Amino acid sequence: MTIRIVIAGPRGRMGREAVALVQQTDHFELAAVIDRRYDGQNLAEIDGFSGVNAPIYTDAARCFAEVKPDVLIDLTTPEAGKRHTELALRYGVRPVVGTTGFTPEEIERLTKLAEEKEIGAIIAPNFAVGAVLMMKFARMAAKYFTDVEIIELHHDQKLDAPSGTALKTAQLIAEVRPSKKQGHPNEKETLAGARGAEYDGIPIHSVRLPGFVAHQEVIFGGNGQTLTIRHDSFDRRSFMSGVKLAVETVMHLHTLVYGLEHILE
Ligand SMILES: NC(=O)C1=CN([C@@H]2O[C@H](COP(=O)(O)OP(=O)(O)OC[C@H]3O[C@@H](n4cnc5c(N)ncnc54)[C@H](O)[C@@H]3O)[C@@H](O)[C@H]2O)C=CC1
Ligand SMILES: O=C(O)C1=N[C@H](C(=O)O)C[C@H](O)C1
Repeated sequence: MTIRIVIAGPRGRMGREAVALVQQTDHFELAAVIDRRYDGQNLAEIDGFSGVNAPIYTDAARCFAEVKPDVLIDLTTPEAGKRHTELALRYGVRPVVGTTGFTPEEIERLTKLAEEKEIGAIIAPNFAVGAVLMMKFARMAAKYFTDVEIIELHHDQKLDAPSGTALKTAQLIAEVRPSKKQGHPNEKETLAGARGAEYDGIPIHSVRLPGFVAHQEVIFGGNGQTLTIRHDSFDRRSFMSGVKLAVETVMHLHTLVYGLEHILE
């Protein structure tokens, strides 16, 4: 069966890779794209997309109503991603969302909407298999090491901090370790922010520099030892096998799944 897909954000760093993935996959069809510009034109007319036939919409609701795709792949911005995901669910289109910057409350609200509509949805802060394993290993290690800090390193064009991956890693660790305040009880920041942000007592440090793509270290500390779990994405193609799996899987779901770890065998 051919899966008819709409991509939101096709001209972005991730969107371009997703367009290539859909073009290369026999059972995927690019039904349309949602962009901020070029309404009514065809993607084939845009620089760098020669031969890629897909109508461009700037209005997501009109796109879903007219094109009636099976799946939306959203790779945009936190604000647009939330709007597109909600609209997709309302129009019966299954969202596969790579866009990050959703709060736990927003994910909960979208989960309820998906259940109400009895439609599948996947929100995955990281589609790279190695990153999913890093998160799983971190959750395993947290049973044995209760002191942990997360350092995530990304390119300097990233809009959200901390990264969706860092937040998800902290949530997975918080599921298995008792909440605790780390460091010295009397520690004091002499420069605000020196100890990073905190999720359930877990410090998260965000580095933004040109040269990076997407990287994360989870550092555990214990008596006389540390354990570092690190993942590096050097190329955005690292995310595409996860996007493909998510598109195929979302067709069989009736609820929202948050995190690729729930669908990886
Ligand atoms: N889940 C994962 O594995 C990954 C997720 N990401 C996330 O994906 C998102 C996109 O990342 P990048 O491609 O690096 O960003 P980017 O800035 O290169 O691309 C975003 C694209 O979205 C478009 N856009 C913005 N508002 C729009 C709207 N209202 N309608 C349609 N298009 C709109 C922009 O024009 C731009 O082309 C970010 O939230 C990022 O954190 C990035 C890499 C991996
Ligand atoms: O913006 C990015 O680039 C990435 N965003 C995701 C995140 O916030 O975790 C995934 C990956 O780290 C790349």
